[in-house]
Amino acid sequence: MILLSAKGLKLAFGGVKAADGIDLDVRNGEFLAIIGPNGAGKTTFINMVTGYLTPQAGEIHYDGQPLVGLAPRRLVRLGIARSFQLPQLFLEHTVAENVALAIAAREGLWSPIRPLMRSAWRAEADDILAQFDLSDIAERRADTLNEGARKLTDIAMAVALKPRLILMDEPTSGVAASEKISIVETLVRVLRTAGVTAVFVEHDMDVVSRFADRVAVWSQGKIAALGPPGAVLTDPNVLRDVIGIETEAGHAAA
Ligand SMILES: Nc1ncnc2c1ncn2[C@@H]1O[C@H](COP(=O)(O)OP(=O)(O)OP(=O)(O)O)[C@@H](O)[C@H]1O
Repeated sequence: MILLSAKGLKLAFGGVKAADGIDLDVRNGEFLAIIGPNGAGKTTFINMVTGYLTPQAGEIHYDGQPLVGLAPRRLVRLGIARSFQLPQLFLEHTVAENVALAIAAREGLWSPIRPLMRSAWRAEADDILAQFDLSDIAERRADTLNEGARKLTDIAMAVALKPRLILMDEPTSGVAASEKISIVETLVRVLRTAGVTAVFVEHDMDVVSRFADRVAVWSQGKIAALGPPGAVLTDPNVLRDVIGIETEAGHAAA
């Protein structure tokens, strides 16, 4: 079953074609990685799917329903959540409070003038933090966390929205190399257990080859290649143009 379907998406900023005819079907339950050079339009795609940008042409369907023109909050209600390249945490609040605030937002009850911690929210936040192995830092203020814990907390907040689809923009950027794999292992375990479909932008090819079911290669607002990591990441054109590795086959193809 196709959960998300994009067809003919176009969006230009002045003369820059950030999306130049994007067609992509995301299957229910899959982990799809998006790779590609800086400026290829990867974040623009995530912004269009999550309602932060409106395409100038094309259609997006989620679970069969058209979603272009719907506001981000509406899309969250439909089950689409995201995490950001720079985590959007409430820095002066603890990790548990951040997750509880996401739960309150999901319930439509969040209010800046009533920062009341309801016991049901707290219990649910504790449960989510346990899934992410973050119980030990539940009482830490968000501004004291290292980048890996910040990223996981941001994703825990997205999971608190109970999504069917999550879009993650560079979940490992800024995370120490030694921590990357364990962080992705954790988030993949949580998302797979919850049956969440995931689209994630990733620059680390080790992460992509270990955790993605399929890889889409972005290049100048288009999808240049799409398929399982074993095929895409050994394609000489992808190696040369996207990953920047010259191979004999790559030279021959040039
Ligand atoms: N709001 C905007 N206004 C003007 N130009 C934009 C805007 N958003 C993106 N662009 C441009 O569109 C192109 C695609 O940007 P986008 O951020 O989607 O690329 P990306 O593949 O996510 O890159 P990166 O890996 O650096 O995050 C870039 O040339 C960028 O400068």
